[in-house]
Amino acid sequence: MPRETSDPVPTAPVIRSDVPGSFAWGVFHERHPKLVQQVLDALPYGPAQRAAVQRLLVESTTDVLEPLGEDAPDAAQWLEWGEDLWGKPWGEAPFLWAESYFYRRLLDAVGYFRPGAWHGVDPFAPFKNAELAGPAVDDELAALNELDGLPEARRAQALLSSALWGNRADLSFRITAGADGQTASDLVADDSTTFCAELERTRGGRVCVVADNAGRELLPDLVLIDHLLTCGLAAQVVLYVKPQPYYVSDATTADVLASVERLRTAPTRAAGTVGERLWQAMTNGALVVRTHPFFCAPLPFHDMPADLRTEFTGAAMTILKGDLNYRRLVGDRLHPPTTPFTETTGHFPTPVAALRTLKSDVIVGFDSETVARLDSSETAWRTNGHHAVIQVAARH
Ligand SMILES: O=P(O)(O)OC[C@@]1(O)O[C@H](CO)[C@@H](O)[C@@H]1O
Repeated sequence: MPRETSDPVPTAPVIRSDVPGSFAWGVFHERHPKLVQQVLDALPYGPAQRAAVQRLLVESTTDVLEPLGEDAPDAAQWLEWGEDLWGKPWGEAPFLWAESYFYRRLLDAVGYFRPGAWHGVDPFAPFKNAELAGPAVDDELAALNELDGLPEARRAQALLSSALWGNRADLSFRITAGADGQTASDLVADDSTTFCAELERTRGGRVCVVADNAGRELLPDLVLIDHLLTCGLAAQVVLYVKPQPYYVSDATTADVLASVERLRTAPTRAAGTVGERLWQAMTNGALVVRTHPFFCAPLPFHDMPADLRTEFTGAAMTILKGDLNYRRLVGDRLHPPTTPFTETTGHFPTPVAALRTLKSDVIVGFDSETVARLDSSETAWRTNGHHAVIQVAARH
């Protein structure tokens, strides 16, 4: 893939999943088998689908990469994406590439793209629906009443924080998250002041939000979007979602509609008002929901196609939610943690803000004292979801 910009060629090693005991290895050998079983327990897939899913599990942990069948609508695109990888063991592909392909093959195995009864049925819908309908969401929506009357800046901080920590509510992450139940919330890099200053400086511009997970992450994202529109920080918000189910929880248009409806029909006034405003914003174009095939591509955002780059260009800021988007933004590499965030994001066509709980090995933008403190904690701080960052690369 030709390099789009003249930024320095990254030298940090690309993360792969062939190191036994590594986080990436554990995702394939521990997380995916549990995830697959939950998917098969949650929907009455038939024998052929179940057999295909089990074959995928075996192939992805012991065998080589096989391309999609020619009948797949995106077969040619994946052939191109994998031109140097087909026939190699899954572990020798970049972790980002391999896991993205795992989710594409899971959709293939359950018939998501094939004409027939299961066409378009989201295999993760039972998990998403249960989370959205759950009592935790009732409590979170009710809490919105407490924000009424807060000064704009204080309200913005509260909504930014809820959007940030909403990223912990990630169903694939929770499959192997520790049973310790502790919900430590350690913000280890905090550019929130810069975030708010940048939005103020560009007040009235277009803000892009690259969504991550549905449910308890998308709801606070939508409330934050309503805030940006209502107080005029953004004249328009473009919310990018996935074109198909992905990484268990990732939000699709259907999930946006379900979340807006969950807000609109909430029994509490503040949530209902936000839901109604979001509905109106979608109908009058202040809030635009979009997608693009590249949001399910196995590549870093550095390699985004020109048409998507053009879409982003001119936005005042792009807010990228979650761990996977972070990995794609900075590059899924073992960067030295003190690598400046701005050094890894210069390729992006707009100023960026990353709101991410740490759930994988990629880290940039930390000071050495923070790294030393976290390392001395002798915990899996890079992947346990207890720590988060708000990192901003401002002017372009
Ligand atoms: O993007 P999200 O939802 O915040 O996290 C995605 C994730 O759960 O999947 C990958 C491993 O399976 C990791 O990047 C991360 O843990």
